[in-house]
Amino acid sequence: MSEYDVIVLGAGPVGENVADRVVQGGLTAVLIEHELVGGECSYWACMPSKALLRPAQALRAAQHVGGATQAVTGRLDVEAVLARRDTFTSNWKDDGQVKWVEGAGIGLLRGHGRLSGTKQVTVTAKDGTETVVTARHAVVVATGSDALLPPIPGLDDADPWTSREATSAKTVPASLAVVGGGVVGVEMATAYASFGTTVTLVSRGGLLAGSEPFAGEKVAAALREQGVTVLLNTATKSVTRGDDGVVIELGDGSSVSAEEVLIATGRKPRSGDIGLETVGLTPGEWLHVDDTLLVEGYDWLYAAGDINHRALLTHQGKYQARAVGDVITARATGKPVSDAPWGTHVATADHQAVPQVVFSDPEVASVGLTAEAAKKAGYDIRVVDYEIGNVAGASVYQDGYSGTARMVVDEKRKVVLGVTFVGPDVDSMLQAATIAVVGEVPLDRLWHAVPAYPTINEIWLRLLETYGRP
Ligand SMILES: Cc1cc2nc3c(=O)[nH]c(=O)nc-3n(C[C@H](O)[C@H](O)[C@H](O)COP(=O)(O)OP(=O)(O)OC[C@H]3O[C@@H](n4cnc5c(N)ncnc54)[C@H](O)[C@@H]3O)c2cc1C
Ligand SMILES: NC(=O)c1ccc[n+]([C@@H]2O[C@H](COP(=O)([O-])OP(=O)(O)OC[C@H]3O[C@@H](n4cnc5c(N)ncnc54)[C@H](O)[C@@H]3O)[C@@H](O)[C@H]2O)c1
Repeated sequence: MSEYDVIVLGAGPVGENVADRVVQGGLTAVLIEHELVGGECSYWACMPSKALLRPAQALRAAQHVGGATQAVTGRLDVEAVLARRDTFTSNWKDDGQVKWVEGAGIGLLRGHGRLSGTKQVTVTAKDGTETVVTARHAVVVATGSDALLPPIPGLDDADPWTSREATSAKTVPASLAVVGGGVVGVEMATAYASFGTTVTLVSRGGLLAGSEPFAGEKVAAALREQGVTVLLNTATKSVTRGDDGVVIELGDGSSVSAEEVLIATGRKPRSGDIGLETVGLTPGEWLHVDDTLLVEGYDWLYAAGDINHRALLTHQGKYQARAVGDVITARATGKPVSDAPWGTHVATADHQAVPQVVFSDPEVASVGLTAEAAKKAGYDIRVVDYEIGNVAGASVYQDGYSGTARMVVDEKRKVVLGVTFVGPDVDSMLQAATIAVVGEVPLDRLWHAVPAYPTINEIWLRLLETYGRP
């Protein structure tokens, strides 16, 4: 049996950062990983998906600037795109990340980890060998999430793609049906359409639910322009695989045929087989935590990243990792704990200041509350919209730039509660919005944050002018 100060179950981006943080704080830590060190994000999610999307985005950008348009006459080289993607996943090998773990002074145990009692984890290696590790101070569950396959008749036998197959495909199908109108569905429809695949996107509602409504509407219109058949408010009744691919029966009685079907209908917690029952928790559920990421009812068990279902995003999970790593260190060494909102040891931003970029074309970059969410939360709000294309910087940036910005203002405090930008390359403007939301910067002070001319950031000035000087 071996003992560490902290055991971290799962070496995804979140687990890695927790372990790094506690080791930097002077504690010992071991990471337990049964697949690839680096997790979903590195090999089947963020990195490969963005690598699949970026070349078409670069091509489209050049195609929309007169002068460059004339120079760019070729099509996307799909083989080269896939080859570049493979470099980002290190061909699904984790040697580089293992080297980093070792260099950071973190222990690594390969195998499937299961809680086997208070502050104890049993790791089963591939050859069946069991190792029991105990923690002096804390166990952090950072096991992430898996693709959720809904109970659609025939689906289990139809060999569907999940985000894993979509991000790691070695060849591109001639046709692809995508079920699900969330972030994965939209991004993968965008990527595969750019590869020349005939894509049909089936969504039971609109696209990008939870975002400002104009985001989903603009992305749906753009996908259609890119040749995607977008079927909204459409149920998926059954999926059947035959010799020629899959047939998807839709709610209106029609059907879609495709070589492959990607199911992008959300995530489920990776907690079904991690020994939760040995400590009094229910297997297969998300782990509920307080703002220091401590699992409710425990003083030694923490959960960070996707598994706590607060915000299923790498950057937000890594933010939690910094808070949880530091709070474990503080509690272990008897240092003061700073757990008031926005303190050192809490993940306050998870509640109302989560930034996200959907890498569709146009991009959707958002932070904070949408108008609907703000109203639901009881705020007295004013919504300010502005067409980004009317900003000088945008018109220079791209011919016929089209995009929309929305700022949601808390009328009582005169601060920004949320911002959404939809348009080409709006991701680079998101951090300013995040700072405005997290900093609760009063609008009259924002007037002094002068955007450089002529950049698209001048949208801030237009939003403030439209609101009027408070
Ligand atoms: C297609 C796709 C694209 C995405 N794109 C983005 C993006 O652009 N930006 C963004 O911020 N987020 C993105 N996300 C979300 C992001 O991937 C997740 O939020 C992130 O990976 C969560 O990190 P994590 O460390 O919590 O979990 P994971 O990355 O899932 O890591 C968990 C690790 O734990 C290991 N593990 C699990 N159980 C055990 C066990 N019992 N024993 C040992 N090891 C175990 C797993 O093997 C894995 O390595 C995307 C998701 C998908 C599906
Ligand atoms: N760029 C990014 O930041 C990025 C990219 C990809 C994924 N992610 C993260 O990964 C997570 C998973 O993404 P996702 O797109 O799988 O989930 P999601 O929750 O964003 O979207 C799921 C979609 O599936 C639909 N759906 C659910 N059940 C269904 C059913 N039975 N039949 C038909 N449709 C159904 C929902 O209505 C929704 O449109 C997200 O929470 C997101 O934060 C982030």
